[in-house]
Amino acid sequence: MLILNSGRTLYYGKGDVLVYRTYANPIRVEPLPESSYVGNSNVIFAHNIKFAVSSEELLSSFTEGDNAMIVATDSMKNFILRQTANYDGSTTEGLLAFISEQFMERYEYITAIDISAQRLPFDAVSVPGETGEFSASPLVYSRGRNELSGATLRWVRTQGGGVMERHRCTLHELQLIKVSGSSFYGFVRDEYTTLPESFDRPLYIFLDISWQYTDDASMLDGDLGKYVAAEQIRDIAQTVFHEMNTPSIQHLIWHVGLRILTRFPQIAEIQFESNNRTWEGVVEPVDGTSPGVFTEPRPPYGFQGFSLTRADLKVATEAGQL
Ligand SMILES: O=c1[nH]c(=O)c2[nH]c(=O)[nH]c2[nH]1
Repeated sequence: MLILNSGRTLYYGKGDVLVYRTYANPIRVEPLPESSYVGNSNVIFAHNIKFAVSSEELLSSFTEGDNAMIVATDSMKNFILRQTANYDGSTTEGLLAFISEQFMERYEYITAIDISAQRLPFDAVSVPGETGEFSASPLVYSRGRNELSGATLRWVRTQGGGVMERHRCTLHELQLIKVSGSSFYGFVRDEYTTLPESFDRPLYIFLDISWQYTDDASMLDGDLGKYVAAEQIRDIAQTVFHEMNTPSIQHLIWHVGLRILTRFPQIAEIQFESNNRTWEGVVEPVDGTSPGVFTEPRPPYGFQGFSLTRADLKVATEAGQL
């Protein structure tokens, strides 16, 4: 939300700006112990962008109906589409920064911009070559329907021009089920408790993860080799969930956060929001791998929010938790 110096909320902009850029610069990242992901060809570099601007100069458009300073949101959409063609980088955050910088340069009275995007995933389909071996088609892509990565940036004008005031990189709605190897017991038991203790539950979680870098350059310039791909964050979360016998979602996200901070010194802080969607047992399995039948849990659902910084990694390391 963009706010003027007077404390008044004032912004306008365009949402659902769908930009399908082809042949952006490829991105490469180093593989991790938890992830075989090494990058993206960026043959399809597609985003759904939301863009909002603010300025004291826009006040009269609200209070007096004076449109003299109004850049039509239709023109904003055109600006975003055209400028995306000029972007020569390889990251979502870099694209958003580029658009914001260009817009502030073009419209000098704009003092703040909020811009966010979700990347629209397209995965190369696997096709047989002449020898019959399968490999990724460089031409045909399938629209991905899983978790979404994205970013949100806030830009403000200073005397030297537009600067990025804050950023948030995001992985949205990672949905993971662990069929065995999770428990939940030892919680408060009082006159309100009906939930039985569980020593092995089919834990289904939805995870939103966001993170901030210690320096902007690692995020904006994929060529520096320090970009953190949302796919790597996803793979770390999946691996930690696989490895750990978790006593709660609270403790699981603590460990996912510590692992991310361990792998990426360029990350300053991480935030989690998790949902508990644990399947409801209909036919309970006799033991770990015997058949069971489950159904969707009834509403309401539980959730957890938690953030970690590099100071937490230091404390956990000194405490021998890693
Ligand atoms: O991992 C969990 N944390 C909770 O706080 C909680 N509460 C609940 O009913 N089930 C769970 N599971």
